[in-house]
Order: sequence, then structure tokens, then C-alpha cells
Amino acid sequence: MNLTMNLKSPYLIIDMAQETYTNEDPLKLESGEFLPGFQLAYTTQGHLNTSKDNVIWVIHALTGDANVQEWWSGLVGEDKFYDPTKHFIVCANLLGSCYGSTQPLSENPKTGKPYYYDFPHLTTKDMALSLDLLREHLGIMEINTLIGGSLGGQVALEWAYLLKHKVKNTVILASNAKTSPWTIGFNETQRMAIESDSTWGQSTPEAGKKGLEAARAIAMLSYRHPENFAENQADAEDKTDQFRVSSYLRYQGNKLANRFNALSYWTLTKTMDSHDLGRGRGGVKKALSEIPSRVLAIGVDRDLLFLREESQFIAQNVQLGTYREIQSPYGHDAFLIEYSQLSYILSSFYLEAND
Ligand SMILES: CC(=O)SCCNC(=O)CCNC(=O)[C@H](O)C(C)(C)COP(=O)(O)OP(=O)(O)OC[C@H]1O[C@@H](n2cnc3c(N)ncnc32)[C@H](O)[C@@H]1OP(=O)(O)O
Ligand SMILES: N[C@@H](CCO)C(=O)O
Repeated sequence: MNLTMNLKSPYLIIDMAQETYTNEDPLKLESGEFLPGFQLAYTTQGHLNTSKDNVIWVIHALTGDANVQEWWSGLVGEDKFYDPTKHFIVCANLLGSCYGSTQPLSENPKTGKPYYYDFPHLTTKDMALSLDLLREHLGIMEINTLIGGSLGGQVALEWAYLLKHKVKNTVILASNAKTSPWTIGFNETQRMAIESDSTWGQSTPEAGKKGLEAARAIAMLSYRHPENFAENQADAEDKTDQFRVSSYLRYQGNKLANRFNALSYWTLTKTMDSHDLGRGRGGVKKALSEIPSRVLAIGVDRDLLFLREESQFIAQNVQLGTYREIQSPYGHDAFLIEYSQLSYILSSFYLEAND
């Protein structure tokens, strides 16, 4: 019985076909373990042009999926900045995520049962390798723009290192080259919340669901900023309990727990923690200096999770780096929301290169 409980993504556009790439060969992971074959769910929009130089590859963040036109609707879509009538837009669901790709609830071919807690540790390098195999499968030789935010930015940076001259423009949003203890700390508190759920450890798809609600509530505090909460969640002076922000965080927790699963969340936050472009490459500065593509690193002035200094560090240490900044009270999530600033920054980046 195939228990692969791929949750139906809330972003799925009914008329956009989501396809599945299956690789039967074992994937050697950075840990030395092997993943005995894997699948990646992905979407493509638009067409490869005759000069094959219009590929835009988007990598989603922690709870994203392959339906980029839904969760990044202000940036991707007809008449948007990345327009399928001009570009060939590809987006795959990351390995370990629960929106169609191989993940802890997928069937382990060796046992015929779901992996559950036996799912191997994945690094951003492993994820980049899996995407590169999909690229080859699609017959894409060159990527015009590789773009990703947060976890998606970490994987994009690893992949830009691997691709070298096969990618022209790399756009990294609200992300880093090596994860800081601060960011790891946020993820650890979230995993502690999941561990405190008495169902965690059970071999069921719902294991840790209540803990995941609390984990998301903690995460939301790192994805936003006090100004955003002051603006949207303030209460009248006479309030002494049942504050709006309490119901907001509980709502967001419940909303995520109903569209995601705790095992994927655990896996992906561990991937974020272990991100270090410099591992085995002589350190992060040296590794950044070996990326030949143009790199646009976009920070958010009030990002409390991936500090803007981490984006500045990327731009300062790659060969062809540019730093730009989004000003937003949304903090980290601004890369998902501030579309006019993003479009302006991206337009200038391509104009500077006459691209
Ligand atoms: C690049 C990437 O891969 S990103 C991955 C793709 N997908 C995702 O990341 C999913 C994440 N997406 C998001 O985080 C969001 O969609 C964002 C950041 C774009 C916008 O956040 P939203 O949650 O839509 O907005 P916001 O934070 O203001 O919350 C609004 C929701 O909270 C509810 N809400 C607001 N205040 C309260 C409150 N006090 N009590 C209860 N509910 C409340 C609203 O009714 C609304 O509900 P809805 O989601 O059912 O419409
Ligand atoms: N809030 C977004 C971005 C996190 O980095 C998500 O849930 O995926």
C-alpha cells in the first residue's frame, strides 16, 4: 500500500500540470548515505526559445512547492516580471518536501514501507545535485536566471557553485552562504516544539502535528518584525487577555500543520542548519569567490532570521556581486510580499548587464 501522503498543495493551479521526474539510480548524499532513487515534482511554464537562453529556475523556500505562479504570483505569471510568454520557467519541489517529491512519508523501496524517521539527512548540496539531474533530464544546458529565497536561496547558491558557467544570473533573496548559530537556534526551538508532541516518534503521517503548530508560531516570529505585528495585530487598550496576536499565531500554526507534515519540516530545517557553501572547499569566502555567474544578493532591512549583512557578505565575496535591499516592515517574509520593490531591483540588475 503506497502511503506516500503527498499533501495537496494549497497553491496548486488546477490548469497547471505538475510533472514528476523519477531517478531510479541511488543518489550518494554528502553524509555518505545513499537515497535509493528519488522523485521530484516540478512544473514548467512557457517554452525554451530557439537560442535556449530564457530559462528561469525558481527554488522555493521552506514550506513552498513547485507551483511558483501561486505563491509568487506578483513576480511570476503572464505580464509579470518572469512571464511564461517570454521565459521558460521551471520550479521543482525540493527533495524532502511533502508536495510531490521524495520525503519521509515516501515509500522506502528497501522496506516497502514509508521512511518515517529513517529518512536520510539532506544537505543543500544534495538538493542542488538532485535539481541538476532534473536539469539534465529536461535537456537544459544553460540557466539564464537561478532565483531562490531563504532555504531556496541556500540551495541556489550551492547549485550556482556546481553549475559554474552554466548559469548566467544567480539571484539570492533573504538567505546566506553559511547558516548562523542564530538561525540554527530558531530551527532548534521549532524541533523542540515538535519533539514535545507525544505523537512524535510514532510511525504515522500525522506524527508531531500539534508540535508543528507551535513550531510554525515560533517561526512566524522570525519571519516577520515587531512593526508588522504592531501594524496588524495591535489590540485596544482595555484588552487584558485573548490578544489578537495570540489568535494570529495559533491560526498560522494550524494553517501550516494542515498543509505540511512534521517529518518534512524536521528534515528541511536540518538541511537549512547544515548549509555551508565553504564545507570541504576551503571556507565560505573561497567558495563564494569561485562562483563565476553574476550574483544579485537581496537583503531585507528588517529581516530578523537571515540578517541583511549575510546577503551583503555574499555580494562582497563573489566575483560579480551586487547587493540590493528591500525596505519592509514584513522582515524576512518581505521577499514573498514586496513585489514592486523586487521588480524594480530585478529590472535594474538585468539592465546593468544589458540582459
Ligand atoms: C519563496 C518560497 O518558496 S516561499 C514558499 C511559498 N509558500 C510559502 O512560503 C507559504 C508562505 N506564504 C506566506 O507566508 C504568506 O502567504 C505570505 C507571507 C505571502 C503572506 O502571509 P499571509 O499569511 O497570507 O498574510 P498574513 O500573515 O497577514 O496572514 C493573513 C491570514 O491570517 C489571518 N489573520 C490575520 N490576523 C489574524 C488574527 N488576529 N487571528 C486569526 N487570524 C488572523 C487572516 O484572516 C488571513 O487568513 P488567510 O490566510 O486564511 O487569508
Ligand atoms: N514563510 C516562508 C519563508 C520561510 O523562509 C515559508 O513558510 O516558506
